[in-house]
Amino acid sequence: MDQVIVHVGCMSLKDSQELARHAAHIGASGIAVIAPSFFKPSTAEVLQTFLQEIAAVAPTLPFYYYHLPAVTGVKVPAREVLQNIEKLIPSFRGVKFSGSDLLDFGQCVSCSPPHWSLLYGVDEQLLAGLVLGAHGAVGSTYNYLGCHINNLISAFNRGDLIQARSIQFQLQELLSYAIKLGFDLGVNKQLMIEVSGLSLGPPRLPVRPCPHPHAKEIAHKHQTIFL
Ligand SMILES: CC(=O)N[C@@H]([C@@H](O)[C@H](O)[C@H](O)CO)[C@@H](O)CC(=O)C(=O)O
Repeated sequence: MDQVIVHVGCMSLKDSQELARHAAHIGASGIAVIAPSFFKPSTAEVLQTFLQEIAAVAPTLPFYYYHLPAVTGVKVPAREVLQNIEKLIPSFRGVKFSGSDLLDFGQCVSCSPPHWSLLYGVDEQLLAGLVLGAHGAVGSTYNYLGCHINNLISAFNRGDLIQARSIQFQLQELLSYAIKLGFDLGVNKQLMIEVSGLSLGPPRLPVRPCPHPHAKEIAHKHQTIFL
């Protein structure tokens, strides 16, 4: 792996700082930080300050804000977090945007300087993210669909929207089938195991392990769609 970005976001600022220092110490390529979800930041300003205090202990590492509103419950639009952020965090280099609000995403792209990376994280709508200017993608299904998604991105880059759309529709078909069976982290991990053939063990609590028949059904669906 050429580049490893270590996620260091925690509920506690001090824990995040400790992990950020450790990431710098072990030579990580960058750090990413999610908003804390127990005591939630209520404004963009306080979230910026939280991120700033973490970035400050590892100032040489490129810093990415990880925007995942459906999981954190933090409602602050990402575009507000980006306002003047480089004055507070000189190492700021981009966002992993895992929200489905394309207005917010578009505004993040349009306010970004060229040296930032806007990475889109809703796998089932990646093509929409690319159209709006995403520079790349980070998503859970890419653990086992990476080569197809690379093909989608290549097709998009050469202007072949028909091919890009066809791959996006394949991913949507797999995910909507999985969602009907109860797609969650446990199912996703099991799918990764089935597709890769690697023994990755069960998920950690409180994530439930996937019911075995569901994993088999989804893996079969994956084969019929992609192989
Ligand atoms: C809410 C959520 O889990 N989003 C995923 C997506 O990859 C998501 O699993 C995928 O789009 C299917 O809905 C990622 O953006 C985030 C993620 O995988 C993670 O941080 O673990």
